Amino acid sequence: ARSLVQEPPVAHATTSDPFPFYGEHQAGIVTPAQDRLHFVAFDVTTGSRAELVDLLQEWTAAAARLTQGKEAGSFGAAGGSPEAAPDDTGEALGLPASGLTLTIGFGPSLFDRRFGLAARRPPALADLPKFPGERLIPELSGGDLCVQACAHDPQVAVHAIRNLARIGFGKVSVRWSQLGFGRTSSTSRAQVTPRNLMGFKDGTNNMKLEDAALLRDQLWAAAPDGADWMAGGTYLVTRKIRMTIETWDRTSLREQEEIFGRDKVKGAPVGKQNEFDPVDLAAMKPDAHVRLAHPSGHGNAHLLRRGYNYVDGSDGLGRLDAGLFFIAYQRDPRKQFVPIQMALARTDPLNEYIKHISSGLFACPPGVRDAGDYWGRGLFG
Ligand SMILES: C=CC1=C(C)c2cc3[nH]c(cc4nc(cc5[nH]c(cc1n2)c(C)c5CCC(=O)O)C(CCC(=O)O)=C4C)c(C)c3C=C
Ligand SMILES: [Fe+2]
Repeated sequence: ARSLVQEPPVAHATTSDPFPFYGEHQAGIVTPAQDRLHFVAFDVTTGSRAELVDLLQEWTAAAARLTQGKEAGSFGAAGGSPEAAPDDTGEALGLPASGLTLTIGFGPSLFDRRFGLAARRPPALADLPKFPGERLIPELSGGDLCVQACAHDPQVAVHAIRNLARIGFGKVSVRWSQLGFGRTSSTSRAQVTPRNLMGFKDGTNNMKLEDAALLRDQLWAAAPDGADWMAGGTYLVTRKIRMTIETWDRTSLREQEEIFGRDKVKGAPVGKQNEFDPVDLAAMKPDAHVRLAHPSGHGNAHLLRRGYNYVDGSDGLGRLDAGLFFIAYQRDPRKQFVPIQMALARTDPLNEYIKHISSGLFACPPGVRDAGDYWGRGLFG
């Protein structure tokens, strides 16, 4: 049996290896971004705090198994009583762990009056402001809880979310969920930078797992931040950003490159030769995306971006319903996502081609230490 003790994450050479579930931090954050996503937001439907805690314990046990390539429950798809519903749905039988990670987050609405958690709401989990131009769809936004499932195989990611939803029957209901194919970020220097649906390399100047000092400073929450139960955790912002791809596809290459401030093929910054050459902001247009988002304009604020391309078919008008499911982890969205997005929302010429249609904000607690621990113990315990 493989050890469940957390080792430093490394970029995996094979697609079948499991990532450790137990550790100081949750997996699925600095873990080298896998290629597939199923992200789900739940509303809690039980009013009982005890039932919610039971569910978090059951979910944790299932997640520890699923991420190691096992079935969700100990009987499995066919090992229990034929008179009972199986404790695994079966569609991942025979598939390896496929690098599955499951990462939980708690939304601001969980800290309302229902569960007695109002006083424990972290200051950094402050509601996001309205941003100019956004068109958020309420039913596709928010949520009391979220789970991000990432894997190399979409069947494995979907299987995990489906089984967590099955286990949660009667206590939670799915509010919205999103499939993503194709990562749009690297979270390790060992990974090749992927491309987003606009055809550009995305994730070049991302925070990476090798940046230990930066991660301590900008990713992981600490007790003095105002919520001791969040020490070792982090805050997640999701934005579903639809692209008007057909309009983009009729835009000249020069304009496309000026909008981002990088070259399309190599990803090199304006005026430079290679992808990882340092950016010369002064050489870019004042409103280039990279220039507007750069840490130097926001008190050295970084994000750990971990988004995915999505295509939800087409929209009935002949247009692809496609874009970027943006995911960013950070120590404090008030100092990181919010000022960066405010600058982008105000002046980024990319706005002609994109629309933010969904938003999520979640506090992701620290990692589960061992089999006696569970997701959110510090909050409820
Ligand atoms: C609020 C944060 C950001 C949103 C929303 C966002 C949307 C968005 N970005 C791209 C494509 C690229 N972004 C790139 C860089 C980049 N973007 C952000 C932040 C947001 N982007 C940051 C902080 C950075 C890094 C800036 C820097 O320090 O250089 C790039 C360049 C390559 C890279 O470094 O990743 C691309 C390409 C799209 C298509 C998009 C919305 C659909
Ligand atoms: Fe960006």
